[in-house]
Formats: sequence, C-alpha cells, structure tokens
Amino acid sequence: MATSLSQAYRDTHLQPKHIIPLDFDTVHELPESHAWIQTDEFSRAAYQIRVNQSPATVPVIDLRSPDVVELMGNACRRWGMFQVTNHDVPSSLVDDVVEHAQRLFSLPAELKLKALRSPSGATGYGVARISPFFSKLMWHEGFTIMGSAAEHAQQLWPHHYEEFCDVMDNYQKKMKSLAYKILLLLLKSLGVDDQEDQQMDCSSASLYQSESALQLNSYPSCPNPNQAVGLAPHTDSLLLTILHQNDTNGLQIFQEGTGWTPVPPVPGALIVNVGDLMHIVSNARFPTVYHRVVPNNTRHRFSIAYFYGPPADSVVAPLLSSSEVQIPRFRPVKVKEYIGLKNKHLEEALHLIRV
Ligand SMILES: C=C1C[C@]23C[C@H]1CC[C@H]2[C@@]12CCC[C@@](C)(C(=O)O1)[C@H]2[C@@H]3C(=O)O
Ligand SMILES: O=C(O)CCC(=O)C(=O)O
Ligand SMILES: [Fe+2]
Repeated sequence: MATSLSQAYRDTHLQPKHIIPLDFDTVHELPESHAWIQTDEFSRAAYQIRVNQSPATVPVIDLRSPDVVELMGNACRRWGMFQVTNHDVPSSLVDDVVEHAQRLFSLPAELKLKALRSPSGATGYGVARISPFFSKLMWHEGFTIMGSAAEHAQQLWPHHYEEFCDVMDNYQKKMKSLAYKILLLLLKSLGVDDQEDQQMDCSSASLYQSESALQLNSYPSCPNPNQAVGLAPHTDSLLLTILHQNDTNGLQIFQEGTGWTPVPPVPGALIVNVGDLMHIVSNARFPTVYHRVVPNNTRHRFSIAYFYGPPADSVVAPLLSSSEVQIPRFRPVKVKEYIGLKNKHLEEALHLIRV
C-alpha cells in the first residue's frame, strides 16, 4: 500500500520525551527553559552573525509578468526564495485562515493540550518538530495538519470543528494549485520542459503528483526577545514552501557572507521558498534556504506555512537539463527515506545523499 506523507513522518518520529509548549499567557519573564543566550547553540556562528541592516531583499515577483520564468529562476538561484503577488489566492481566504489560527492559539492551554500532537503523530498542536534537536525551547507554538484536521479540531471545538476544517481544506486546495503552477515555472527555468520525457523515466519522482502539509505558527510577544528564539534555524524538507506572515517582522534568512537578512512582510504577497527536495531536483542550482524566526517584544506574529512535496513513495533525483553538461550531485532518494534521514540528522541529511 502507498505510504502517505503523514505515515512517513510517523514512521520516523524522533521525540524521546513529550515536549509541550509553554503556557505563554501566564509567563511575564523569560523562563530558563527558553533562555538561549548561554547555550552553545546560541553562540554558534549562525546566531552571532549580525543582522544585515540595509540588505538587498528577496525579490517580489508578479505571477502575471511575461518574464515570470526568468524572474523566478534568477530569484531561486540567488536567494532560494521570492515573494509572489497576483497569485489568485483571495485575501479573504488568507484572513480567514489567520483568524482561525488566532482563535485556536488563544484557547486556554489546557484545552489546546487536548489536541496535542502525539510523539508518534503527524497532526495536532505542539512544539516544532525540530525541537528535540535543541537544548532550549522556542518561543513558539504550532498546529500541524497532514491529511484531515477533523480529529484534532473536534477535541478543541466538539460542536463547531467543521468550519475550521473547511477553511483549512479550502486554503490547502488553493495552495496546491499555486504550488503546482510555481513548480512548473521553476522546472521550466531549469530547462526541464518536457513533462512526458520525465514521466517515462520511472526512476524519478512523479513531480506532477503531490502531498502536502499545513503548519499554523504562533509567536507570542516575548518579554526578552534578545535571549530567545522564535523558530530555530532550519531548512524546509519538501520541494516548496508557501508562507503567509502577518504584519509582524521576524523571519530571517541566512546567506554565506551576508549573514541574516530579514524578510519583511509585503501586504498581499506570499513567500515561496526552495526546500531540500527542490535543491536535490535542481541539482543544487537552487539553494535550500536556511531560515529562522526571531521573537518580538510587543507584537504577536502568526504565520501559515504550506509544504508541498511529491508522494512519499516516489523517488527524487537531480533533473539534468539537456542543454547543459552536468554531473549529478545527489543520488536518487525515496521521499520517505529522505524524511527519515532529515528527522534523524537534520541539516546533515543532504550531505548523506551527496555523490
Ligand atoms: C511536512 C512537514 C514539514 C515540517 C515537518 C512536516 C510538518 C511540519 C513542518 C515543520 C514546520 C515548522 C518547521 C519545521 C522544520 C518543523 O519542525 O515542522 C517544518 C518541517 C520541515 O520542513 O521539515
Ligand atoms: O513563521 C515563519 O515565518 C517561518 C515558519 C517556518 O519556517 C516553517 O513553518 O517552516
Ligand atoms: Fe521553515
């Protein structure tokens, strides 16, 4: 039987102990558990490097631009990221998703814990999946949806869970078609134009089929943001991530030589970033983006991340364009095998499949 994405995550869970989010409503100073400043992780280069104050910023691209393929290709090669406008996702739908996320995160802590993602689960309320890799906790709480959210939403709102599920389903449908559109444009910019050619090669992923996950993120205002971490630096694992952020700064990307660059919210735009699998498919022509979230003293940040990837049972391999001579930099890897490697080795996973 085919493995679903959620099964692939369940199969390789790595959570020795059950970590639960802080009850942010009741704390007025930064607890020891969330104070990163004295840890090795905090002083490692990635944290120390200054934040670029007047940086070049990731490009904002109009999806209807006649040069969209070139613009996106350039942005992905240079940044692994861009923001997109004219994406046809109604702002009312985005607002609806954010409102439901806000409603969820403002529930009392003991109620949210009823929908806790179990250590071996995929869907539900909880800390970021990467949390066990760090000795301190993040100033963050999340709600992950893989497949149906009904079971967990019902634990929160026994009689009114359907509306939440409908909104999340609608949003995922819209995201899916946007992600597919963007994937085709990116493949075109990589010189892989021919869908038929590719599908004949049955060893490579069926990039034209997909699975996805939705992550609602909440970063409450933080009493001591300079010593805390909203979301620790990481790369996203799948092909593409499409992110909405509310009007509160916090997202930063890391680039060699430049350091951390903020990605300020652009009203109405969605952020698109390259994930590890796209890095593999592009044969490292597109970098996978190392990013983090820093907390804010006064404002509550919310973000909605949609992760788009091929089916868990399919194989991903570098797609080499016919017009350039290239040597594959990665061996072919099954999506679920890569998820397993990532869940075990985090950023080392890509090195393990390098050839
Ligand atoms: C489909 C995905 C993508 C996941 C795992 C799973 C569902 C939740 C996603 C996140 C969301 C928060 C950051 C991250 C790093 C995390 O800890 O959970 C993401 C991770 C990934 O991109 O690897
Ligand atoms: O909140 C953000 O802007 C980042 C979220 C993120 O990186 C993720 O969910 O993977
Ligand atoms: Fe991310």
